[in-house]
Amino acid sequence: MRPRLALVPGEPAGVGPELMVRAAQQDWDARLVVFGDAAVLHRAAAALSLPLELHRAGETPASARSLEIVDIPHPVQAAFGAPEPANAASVVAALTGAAQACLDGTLDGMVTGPVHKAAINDGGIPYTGTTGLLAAHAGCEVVMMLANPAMRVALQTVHLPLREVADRIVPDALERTLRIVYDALRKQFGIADPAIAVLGLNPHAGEDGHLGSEELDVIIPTLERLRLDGMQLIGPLPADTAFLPEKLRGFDAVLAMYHDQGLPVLKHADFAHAVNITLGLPYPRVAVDHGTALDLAGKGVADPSSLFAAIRCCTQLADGRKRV
Ligand SMILES: NC(=O)C1=CN([C@@H]2O[C@H](COP(=O)(O)OP(=O)(O)OC[C@H]3O[C@@H](n4cnc5c(N)ncnc54)[C@H](O)[C@@H]3O)[C@@H](O)[C@H]2O)C=CC1
Ligand SMILES: NCC(=O)COP(=O)(O)O
Repeated sequence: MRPRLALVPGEPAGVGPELMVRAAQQDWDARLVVFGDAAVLHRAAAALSLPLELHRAGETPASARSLEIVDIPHPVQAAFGAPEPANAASVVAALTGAAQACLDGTLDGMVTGPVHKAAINDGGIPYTGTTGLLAAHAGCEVVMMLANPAMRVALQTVHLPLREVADRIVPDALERTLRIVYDALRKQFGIADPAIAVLGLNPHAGEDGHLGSEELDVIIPTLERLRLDGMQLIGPLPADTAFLPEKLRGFDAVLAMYHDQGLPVLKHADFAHAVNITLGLPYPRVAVDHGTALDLAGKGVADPSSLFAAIRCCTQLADGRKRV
């Protein structure tokens, strides 16, 4: 049986809704159930001059291409490119509704479009990203990992002011992250003995303590301890050369210490086909790698490749989980 996946458009004023409409134009190896506002999807379809048929969960579809929808209306119809903080609660409700369906077992995984963090915060809801929202909702610890055909990059810290990053590089947190990444690579990605490269925090991985102490105080002792458990950990590596193609070929994943240490490299290598995977949740969640692209919304030019890659990746992860 095909896995059943939630499809959550995210910010209604961004490119999320039109990318969902593009997904509705083709067949997938999964049954897709949209958690979002039907009116917003119809408006996006009209802007792109594409057909869109929606039917409520449990109703008979009008055609084979009809998408199932759990309608979660937004209180305000936002103009393309102009997020409305008044829609913050409904944007979050769509995400948690889909997440609950995954926890209940009604659905097998979720694929999410981009969310505008500032609009959610301006709407009065503390939010640093969907990864954290889903972790709190499920009551577990998670790791963000982006992947494309060139590499996998997991993050030790994510949406944090740079000023606060060094204080968060502590042994317990690093150990928990590495264990989550290691387990996911083995169980979800089928890599028997994954090799994980761990980047230093400081230039030249701290230059033996002359350019920062986190490598000597935290990273090296943590890696030494985890190696005793059989984990194949390489590093701490200087970040400026860790991504050289000949080195990268030896790693199943790279752990970057902060968001902009790892993600620019991955997005430069292949922005279109990258996806954002949440490791550690009890169900698969895969998101697009890009943001709301407010400059493109409603113009019909946004590239759906990342969403399509996310649907394919989530389908595979959900399939694998069903087989276990
Ligand atoms: N998965 C998610 O929920 C993500 C959300 N964001 C949020 O999105 C908002 C905007 O973030 P930005 O830094 O401006 O990043 P962005 O990814 O929205 O835009 C960066 C550049 O990439 C282009 N771009 C993005 N997606 C594209 C697509 N599908 N096809 C063609 N071009 C595309 C945009 O036009 C822009 O020039 C922020 O609120 C940010 O937090 C950012 C990244 C991921
Ligand atoms: N840089 C990744 C990003 O902004 C998306 O994060 P999340 O909303 O999936 O946690």
